[in-house]
Amino acid sequence: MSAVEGLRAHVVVPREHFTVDVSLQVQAGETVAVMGPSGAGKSTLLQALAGLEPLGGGEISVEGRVVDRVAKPRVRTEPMRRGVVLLGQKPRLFPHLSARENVAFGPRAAGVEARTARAGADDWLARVGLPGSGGRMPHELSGGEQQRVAVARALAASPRVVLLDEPLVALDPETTGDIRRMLRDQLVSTTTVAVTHDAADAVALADRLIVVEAGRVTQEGPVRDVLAAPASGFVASIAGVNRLVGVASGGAWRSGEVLLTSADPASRALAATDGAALAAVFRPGDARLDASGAAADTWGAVVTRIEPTLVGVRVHTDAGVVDLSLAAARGLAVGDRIRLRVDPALVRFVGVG
Ligand SMILES: Nc1ncnc2c1ncn2[C@@H]1O[C@H](COP(=O)(O)OP(=O)(O)OP(=O)(O)O)[C@@H](O)[C@H]1O
Repeated sequence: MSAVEGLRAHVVVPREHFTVDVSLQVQAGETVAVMGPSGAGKSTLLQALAGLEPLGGGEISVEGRVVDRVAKPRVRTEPMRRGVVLLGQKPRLFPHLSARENVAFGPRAAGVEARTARAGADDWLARVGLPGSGGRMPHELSGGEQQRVAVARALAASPRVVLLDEPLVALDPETTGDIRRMLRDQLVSTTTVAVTHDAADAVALADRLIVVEAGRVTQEGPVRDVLAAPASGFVASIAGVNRLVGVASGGAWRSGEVLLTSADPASRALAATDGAALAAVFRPGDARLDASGAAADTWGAVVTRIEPTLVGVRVHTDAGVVDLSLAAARGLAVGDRIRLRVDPALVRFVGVG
């Protein structure tokens, strides 16, 4: 059975410092997470998909129907008629409409009869944890309640595609947990593109991850695969792993005098082309202080920062981050020159674009 296409887009939008130029395909019912540094163009991408930002180039199709195209014949379906809803950081309710009228707005615009739309809105408000609140005005609701209404409004419109631009970021942790669970339940079979800053969110919510940096896709794939093989410093930072860049040398990783090996056959194969740029990836918890004096799999580093963790300390150096027990880190200070070791069984090599 071939996968049904939910959303296909090539979005080109010029910005001050770069042009956002991103292609993505999302299968019907699939959730794709989008992550990237601040200002990378994630919000611009979602705004364009929702029809709130004109395309400078490219094309957007929803379930096979073109809703936006710059080339002739030009297509520009208005936002309300795309079958796409955007749920952003702010609820942006219509201030002069009650919660019920806000939620009923989409169905009404789609031609649903007023009484049916209002009854449907009350059902949705109950589903988002606000039963009996239909008559309340936005200014009578807390921020969390307003965001629940925004979720109800988005989903009541029976969207073909849901775009999430960190809708939970401004909420208190308790409300966040509630709405996250609710969204997850509601969106299980809905085509979804979710911008998030949280790799745990991406793992929990999404099938695939697309990384956008400076307006371009720099890496994409199944979420765990991307996080396990970070192609950039940004991805390494969200995955919480070390990514040291060196070159391939005799099946190992080299940077100056430092030689790291890997027990992983795929990594060794990747390191077979001498001189190719290569990153060594390992978790901070997998490196140790070394006193053996061995040359291979050890390296010298200068401590730049020490921070407490729940179980010990995290030591930042000019050549990687290492998690140590309090006992192992006793007496360590910023500026100290230390030697680190990592077990080849715990090191993966990753190609560098
Ligand atoms: N309306 C606009 N006109 C011109 N440039 C803009 C506009 N909005 C944003 N930008 C710029 O476009 C770039 C991408 O911004 P965008 O908000 O899409 O990034 P982002 O990845 O969503 O960032 P964040 O995670 O901080 O929200 C930034 O350099 C930003 O300054």
